[in-house]
Amino acid sequence: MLKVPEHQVAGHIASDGKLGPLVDDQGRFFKPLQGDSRGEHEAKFYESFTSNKMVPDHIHRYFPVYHGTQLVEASDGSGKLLHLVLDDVVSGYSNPSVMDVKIGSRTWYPDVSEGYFKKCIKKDRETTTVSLGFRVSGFKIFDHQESSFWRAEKKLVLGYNADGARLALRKFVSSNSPADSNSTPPNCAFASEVYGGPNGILVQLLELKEWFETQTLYHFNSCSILMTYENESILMKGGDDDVQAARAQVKLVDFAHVLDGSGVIDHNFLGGLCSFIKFIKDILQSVDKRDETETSPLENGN
Ligand SMILES: O=P(O)(O)O[C@@H]1[C@@H](OP(=O)(O)O)[C@H](OP(=O)(O)O)[C@H](O)[C@H](OP(=O)(O)O)[C@H]1OP(=O)(O)O
Ligand SMILES: Nc1ncnc2c1ncn2[C@@H]1O[C@H](COP(=O)(O)OP(=O)(O)O)[C@@H](O)[C@H]1O
Repeated sequence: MLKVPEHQVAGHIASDGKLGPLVDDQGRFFKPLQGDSRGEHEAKFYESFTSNKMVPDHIHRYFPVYHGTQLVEASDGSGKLLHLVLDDVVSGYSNPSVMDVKIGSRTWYPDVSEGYFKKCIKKDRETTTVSLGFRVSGFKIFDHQESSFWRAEKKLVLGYNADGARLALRKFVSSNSPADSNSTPPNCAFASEVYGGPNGILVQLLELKEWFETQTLYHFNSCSILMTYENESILMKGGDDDVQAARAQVKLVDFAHVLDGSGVIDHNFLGGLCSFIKFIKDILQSVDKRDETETSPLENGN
């Protein structure tokens, strides 16, 4: 039985009879092929990428596993429709906190229609895409105090400036109630476990960056980084040694606009990724500094 994904944070959502992705209970994510060429384009990308031996294995694991396409009942009630069948990258988590960040300082690319170009450039200018080289597209946090999910409002998210994006990235890894962040600043309690550590988000982003510094196979226009972690397991185990408790995960999603790299570096994605990494590093540094100041001389052994 297919159902609407509980943890989707951006993109087309299958609600109110609209077309959107579905999930099964076996850990599969079904993304409908959109009516124009986008769907087919994304399927072609997955076919090419999955069998591309020039892409190293350690990079393949940043992409959802592709299981081909399948005809299933569409969420909008229009009947059977071809869907991409992918691994549901959040299915292994009980209460995942998830954020979608669209990378690049532009989402349009050469040879798109005038209409599409205008639509993209408007959104790119109104969001932090142009100014920062990335924009937060959506996120949800598991609020362990309330035992429920808190979801950022799409309109507010798309209105973030640089400070808004920074605040969202801090909030994403905080243990104080997300709904209160206007009065209480995010405490970044999970930053070291989620963003930092040997298996954290930063290490994964740096590994991706290393590949993007040389890869000329694909240009990842309008593609997103999907970050996931589990805050409950950090809280249950506690302590700084539990670097793996967070199960921090980086995946790339949305390949409807990927182009052949034609031997040229994907500087749009690479530049955006570097900018995003700087934001994550800054948060980690600010947390380290705070921890140093908060450690009393007695605890320091002085
Ligand atoms: O439908 P909208 O206006 O929400 O725009 C979608 C975007 O949502 P946004 O408002 O930027 O969060 C959406 O962005 P996210 O996936 O939410 O980051 C996509 O860009 C989508 O286009 P495509 O399916 O990738 O070709 C966009 O869909 P299209 O409008 O291009 O169909
Ligand atoms: N393989 C996947 N597993 C789990 N969730 C996914 C997967 N792919 C996408 N999603 C969720 O769906 C959202 C939209 O995906 P995306 O591919 O960008 O769709 P669209 O083309 O509608 O923008 C993402 O932000 C994420 O929450």
